[in-house]
Amino acid sequence: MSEPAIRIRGLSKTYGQHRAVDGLDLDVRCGEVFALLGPNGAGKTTTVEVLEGFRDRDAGEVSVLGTDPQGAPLAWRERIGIVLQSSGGLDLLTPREVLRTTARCYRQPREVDEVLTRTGLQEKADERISGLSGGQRRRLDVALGIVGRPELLFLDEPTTGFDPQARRDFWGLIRDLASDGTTILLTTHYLDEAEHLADRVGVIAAGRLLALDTPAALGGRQSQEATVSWEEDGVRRSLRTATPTAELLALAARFPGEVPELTVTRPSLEDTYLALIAPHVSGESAQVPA
Ligand SMILES: Nc1ncnc2c1ncn2[C@@H]1O[C@H](COP(=O)(O)OP(=O)(O)OP(=O)(O)O)[C@@H](O)[C@H]1O
Repeated sequence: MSEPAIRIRGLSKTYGQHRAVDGLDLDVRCGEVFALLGPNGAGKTTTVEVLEGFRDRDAGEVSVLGTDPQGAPLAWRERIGIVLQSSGGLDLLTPREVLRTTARCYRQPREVDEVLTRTGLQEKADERISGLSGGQRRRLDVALGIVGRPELLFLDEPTTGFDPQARRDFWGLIRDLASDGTTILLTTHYLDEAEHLADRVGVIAAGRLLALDTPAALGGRQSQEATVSWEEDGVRRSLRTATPTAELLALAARFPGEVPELTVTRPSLEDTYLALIAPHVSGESAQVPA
């Protein structure tokens, strides 16, 4: 198997007495879309900032595209793209101007017009950034992250503030980038986003990895009981079962035609995620022992 794009072993980071990341081990494979999930304060941004080389770690080994990000050379920085939680400034310039200027910093940038089109900013390309809506500014953040043609793209809560259509468009862009071979590490609080985009998800809380799997299999979702629901005599009925097909056959035999309001559901990614983090949401990150 090839070297992972990101390799983390025993990563720890403490702010004062506050342990934000607590012995994290994680690999992100080359070419995969990986979603890092976790409640507020779980340590996602701290982890991503260490990987981006913006934050020094206290302990552990980290390799990003084969290089330790702590003190990595400029040539390494050119191979990664970063979309932070929020960026600002540059209000008097236009998206085209900032993209052109940023593109000049890279050896093999994408065409600025291609990036404007892919991020849905063509119509705003020559307007001042101060006149863009919140969602359009976020698209510009994404555009700036991909203009350098990165091998590895970090996206920190990329679709916050997007309307539903813009989110769908963005998901299409991420899938395109992934099929071009870009490795993508994304943090998000939207479970549907992780389900749509991620090959694998990692759930962290209090700086520790709680679960790691495909969205479909996380927390044993595939093998959990299904809920079969229907309406009978004007009353909503439901039962949980490990054999939903047998229940459907029994219902089909009881009703002459369609079974009224029939649904079969399994725990959603959100149900599974909430169950995983439940023991961790009331407490904050671990305190460093005295
Ligand atoms: N610069 C800092 N100084 C002190 N404490 C910090 C600093 N940055 C983060 N923390 C603390 O470290 C913990 C982890 O923060 P982090 O931003 O990594 O979490 P997160 O998972 O990204 O949260 P969110 O989902 O809210 O963005 C939090 O308790 C936070 O308050």
